Amino acid sequence: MAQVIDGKQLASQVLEDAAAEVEWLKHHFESVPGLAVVLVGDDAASQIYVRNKIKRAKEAGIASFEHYLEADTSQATLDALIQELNDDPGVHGILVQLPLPEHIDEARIISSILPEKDVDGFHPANVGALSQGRASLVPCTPQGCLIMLRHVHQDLSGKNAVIVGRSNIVGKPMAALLLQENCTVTIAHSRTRDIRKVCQEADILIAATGSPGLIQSDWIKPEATVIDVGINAIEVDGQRKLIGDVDFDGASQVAGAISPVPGGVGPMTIACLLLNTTRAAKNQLT
Ligand SMILES: Nc1nc(=O)c2c([nH]1)NC[C@@H]1CN(c3ccc(C(=O)N[C@@H](CCC(=O)O)C(=O)O)cc3)C=[N+]21
Repeated sequence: MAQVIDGKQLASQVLEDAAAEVEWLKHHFESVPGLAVVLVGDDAASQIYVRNKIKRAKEAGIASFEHYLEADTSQATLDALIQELNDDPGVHGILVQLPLPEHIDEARIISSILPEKDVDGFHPANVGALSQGRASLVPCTPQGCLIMLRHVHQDLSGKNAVIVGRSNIVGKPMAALLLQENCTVTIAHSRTRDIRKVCQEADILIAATGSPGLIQSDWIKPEATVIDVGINAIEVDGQRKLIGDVDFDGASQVAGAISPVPGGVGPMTIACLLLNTTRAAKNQLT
């Protein structure tokens, strides 16, 4: 049986680090890190995530500013809110929950956030910095995955890492981080030929497809480390249930280590968001 990587436990350690940073900022600079969270529309899952983020922020001593906007909010109104948050010295981090409604230009909103307040790491300036291996605000989910991998492996150098999924928020930044760790990185996706065979070569397999249970035990190299980024809500007997992109029961018979869903990458993502917020606040000290 594979080692199960406990995301909740690791996340609580990261949250402790964030809380210690907050204390340091308060004590030495009388600065309280502030995180603004913007949610447009009333998607139920998004509301759960946003509530979790705010709860954890409070626990870490971070001030949170919540902005809930109607689904039919105009681009101009959202633009104006971002400007206001950019100009607010008490706000060190801005998170605009994605996806945004169809009529909003997502790329324009992301680009309008000050890069130093972009705690998601999605601004082109931060994406460019990560791609060039310069220090920056790194997207929270890949950062959390890397902490999980480092928990299992002292050295990732030379390992074959296969990332399934090529999104801007997980797949691509994950590839950049693993390249920095000297992995041999492959990004597989929906058009990849014989994707199962590609995955079978992976010492490290990152599943970020949004396709529930796609990855089966026979895709996995014996003793590989599997990180499941998928968080898919399905209904079983009228009950909401979360499952990952990996068939956990099968995969854990083959893998050396595996992260579960829930209790894996999700809590790590939130913890890294708060760590990014304290980093952003530190960088904004005048
Ligand atoms: N700008 C932006 N940044 C994000 O980081 C972002 C986003 N938009 N949009 C949506 C996704 C999704 N996401 C999750 C974070 C934590 C859990 C999480 O904590 N999940 C718990 C379970 C929570 C539950 O019961 O639903 C777990 O996996 O154990 C899930 C999902 C962040 N996202």
